[in-house]
Amino acid sequence: MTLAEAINNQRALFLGAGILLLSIIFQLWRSSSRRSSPLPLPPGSYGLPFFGETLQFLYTQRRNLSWTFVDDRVSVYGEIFKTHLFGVPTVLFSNPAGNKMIFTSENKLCHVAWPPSIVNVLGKRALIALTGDEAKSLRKALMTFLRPEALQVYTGRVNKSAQSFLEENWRGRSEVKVFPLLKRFIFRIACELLMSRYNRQEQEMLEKPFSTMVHGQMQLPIRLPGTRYSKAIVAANLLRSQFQLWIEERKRDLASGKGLPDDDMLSCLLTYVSENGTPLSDEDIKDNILLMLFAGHDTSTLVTALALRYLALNPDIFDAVYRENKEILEEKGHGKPLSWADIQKMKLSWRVVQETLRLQPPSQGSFRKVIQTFEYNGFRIPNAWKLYWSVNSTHRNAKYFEEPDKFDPSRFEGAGPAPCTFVPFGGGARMCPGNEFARMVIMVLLHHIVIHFSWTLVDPHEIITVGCSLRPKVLSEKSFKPSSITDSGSQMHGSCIGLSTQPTAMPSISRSQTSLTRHVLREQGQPLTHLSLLEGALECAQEMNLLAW
Ligand code: HEM
Repeated sequence: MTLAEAINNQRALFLGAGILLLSIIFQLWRSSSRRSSPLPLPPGSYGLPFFGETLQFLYTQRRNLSWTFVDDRVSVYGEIFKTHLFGVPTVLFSNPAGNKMIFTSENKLCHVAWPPSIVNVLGKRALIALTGDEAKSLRKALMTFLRPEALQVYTGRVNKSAQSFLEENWRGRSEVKVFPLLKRFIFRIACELLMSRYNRQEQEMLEKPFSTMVHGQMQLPIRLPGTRYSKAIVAANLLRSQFQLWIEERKRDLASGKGLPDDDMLSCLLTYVSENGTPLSDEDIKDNILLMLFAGHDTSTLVTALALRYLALNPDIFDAVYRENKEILEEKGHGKPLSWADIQKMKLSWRVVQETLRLQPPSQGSFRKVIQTFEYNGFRIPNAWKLYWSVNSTHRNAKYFEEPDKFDPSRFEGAGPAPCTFVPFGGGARMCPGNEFARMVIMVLLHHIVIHFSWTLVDPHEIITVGCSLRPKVLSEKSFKPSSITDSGSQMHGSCIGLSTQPTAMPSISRSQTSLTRHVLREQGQPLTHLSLLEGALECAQEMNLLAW
């Protein structure tokens, strides 16, 4: 071999080795980059530009068919899917594991995220506006009033008010409109238990601004004179000014030993001191009284009204509930007020309410904001996206509830539904803190109504629509009549929740229940084709813009 050939061979060798080395490096880089490449996003569609899938979301919510939005997509993409709602990419979880993940991830992977329009009206110190330690600490303060041991004391007061309310507004009437009446009663109870305002004039004085506030916070957040949103802000400030006067009055009373710390929520909050020795500010107290009034009002009213409706549609269950309540009454002796312990004995009555909450949950679900990118079930969930857990997607799923459209309180016997399938109050750190309060008020009312009256529906075709917040949208109200007389001897004409006379809504009660009604019913099911698509879309578009997330 000549020298030149040897050099050439060496060059070829170096070249070959270099190529080999480069290809090894390239392979290593490829496999490492494959390993570190991000996981896929969940499947799903972002829908239309700008609107996303918000119109479809609101459209099904308004028609009280929110689970169909979820079911349609689950059948295509699976139980976790992405969508685009209120201007933000959103991952929707529709199974118990997804619910559990959201409930247990507060402040770790995500935190609660309410529409700014609602937060602005209720105030920056309201619990729903706070996250992390601030939320934890405030929740602790609110629980001094809402915890079951404290509520026991208030049962007697609710009992007394319920009796006088029914006496004044129901007895002897041939027909009553239940939903507005219950609304008034629950507002009255809130004024009494939150701030000890027993005076009817004072309660009525608060009602108007309260209603302006509730309606306006669901509107376009434009602060121009005359807009509903502006009126809501003004109304909320008016209420705050009134609360401020009562706060000062109460501070004086407490200082002079006139009041007790657990007299009502106002006193509980005024005497609360956190672990590090800080009391709540007046702003904390005012914003959270507003929040309590708002969060507990339509929700409890709706559930009570609908439970009465289901009882009218299911006479056998009504009879059993009546017997249960009568036994409790006989056991304790007539004339004695209902106590917290009696409420614990109302097992079937509570199952009726639970089944009502399953079929018609006042809250349809809620949003969270992702605070750090994370992986879930092989998918990447990016930072700043929203998460949504939907109450109805498990409540109406045959996998977890056999014959899901059937009203059947016996599902709640024994161990009841599987964990994270029945979630009307949410779960985890942001679970509704008012659930026991709501239970107490609803059960006391139900007891007195069942014991003294029986009823049938005037219009069994009533339609319930739901806004996209806690507050159900009731389009109009009709009443329902009694068909029989109970042992009280008085014939009660009850009425139910507001009914929609608009042909744009779907019936809310499933066909399977019609056979159980006491009346011969017309065929239910005004078809969805009655709905003008344009009208529906405009309504929803309006609502979407108004909420302005
Ligand atoms: C049947 C009646 C009620 C139902 C179905 C209900 C349901 C709910 C739901 C689903 C949430 C949201 C949970 C989440 O974001 O994950 C919530 C939050 C809340 N509820 Fe209720 N609620 C009811 C009654 C009440 C009552 C009577 C009060 C107060 C007296 C109340 C006070 C609150 C508050 C303060 C929050 C915010 C909690 C937070 O952000 O940490 N609720 N409720």
